[in-house]
Amino acid sequence: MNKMKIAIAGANGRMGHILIEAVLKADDAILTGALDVANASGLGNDAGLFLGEKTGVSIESDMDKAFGNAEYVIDFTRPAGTLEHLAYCVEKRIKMIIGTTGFDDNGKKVIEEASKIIPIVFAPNMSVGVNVTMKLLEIAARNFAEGYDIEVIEAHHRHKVDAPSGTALKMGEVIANAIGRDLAECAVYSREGITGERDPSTIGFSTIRGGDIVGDHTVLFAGTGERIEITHKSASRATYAQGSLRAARFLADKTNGLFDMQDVLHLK
Ligand SMILES: NC(=O)C1=CN([C@@H]2O[C@H](COP(=O)(O)OP(=O)(O)OC[C@H]3O[C@@H](n4cnc5c(N)ncnc54)[C@H](OP(=O)(O)O)[C@@H]3O)[C@@H](O)[C@H]2O)C=CC1
Ligand SMILES: O=C(O)C1=N[C@H](C(=O)O)C[C@H](O)C1
Repeated sequence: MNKMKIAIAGANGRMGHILIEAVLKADDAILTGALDVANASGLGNDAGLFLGEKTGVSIESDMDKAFGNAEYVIDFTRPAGTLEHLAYCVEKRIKMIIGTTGFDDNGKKVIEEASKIIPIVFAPNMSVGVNVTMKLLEIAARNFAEGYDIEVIEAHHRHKVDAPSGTALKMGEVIANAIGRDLAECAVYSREGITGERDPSTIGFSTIRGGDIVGDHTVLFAGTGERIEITHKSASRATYAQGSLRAARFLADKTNGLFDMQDVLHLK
């Protein structure tokens, strides 16, 4: 069997560690490289050191060294870093799985352009549970479009740097599309002071940051006399890593194109 040759960007990160562990455990994948930023601690160390394992792959800050032997780069870093890695992958025709969140519209456009040349899975949440939840939200939103106020509430660990989460924004987008609203026009990201009564056409977002919460998302449909809550809670980052490996397998026979986890999981 030809094993997938995978390099991990953001090797020292929370997702970097869990991805390295998942690649090392997978029967159909081999770790060929690990990248982190130039001033990162642990550069030159074995990528499996945190597991007490010797992999023979060291953590590098040079993309030629880290990505040179890879067919796939899995990237969970920061938008600026991902876009640098993307340019390299386009040049070398390496397939990408992008889990990084917090891109602006321009960053998303760059990814879309790149996908004309290389195949990319780009998704704010790689877990099966969240992606099935998106389908439940579509059904719920169609039935609660009138008479129900829609609020997206998310909670994450104290280290998260972007808000609302990429998943919460995606949930808002899925709901808005299902009921014919434009999220850019109807999203309310903060409330303070004398806000006036709630505009029923809006979709509200609330963000909680604290402790080691892996990732909780709730969509509340608040009606008169009843309310419906659809909640997903992550207890482990392993689900994101397993989803990323499924995404890599999905890309095996693709030469270009932009895909998300709904494509990978055949939920479209
Ligand atoms: N799609 C999904 O399923 C999921 C997405 N995410 C997203 O993945 C991203 C990473 O999350 P997490 O692992 O928790 O974050 P961490 O901060 O733990 O890890 C990020 C890693 O990327 C490195 N990094 C930071 N800036 C750059 C840069 N400019 N260029 C290259 N590398 C950089 C960091 O290096 P250093 O520490 O040295 O700065 C670190 O190794 C976030 O955007 C998060 O929202 C997270 C979980 C699931
Ligand atoms: O930063 C995180 O941790 C997570 N980020 C993703 C997001 O922004 O939606 C996915 C998950 O919720 C964990």
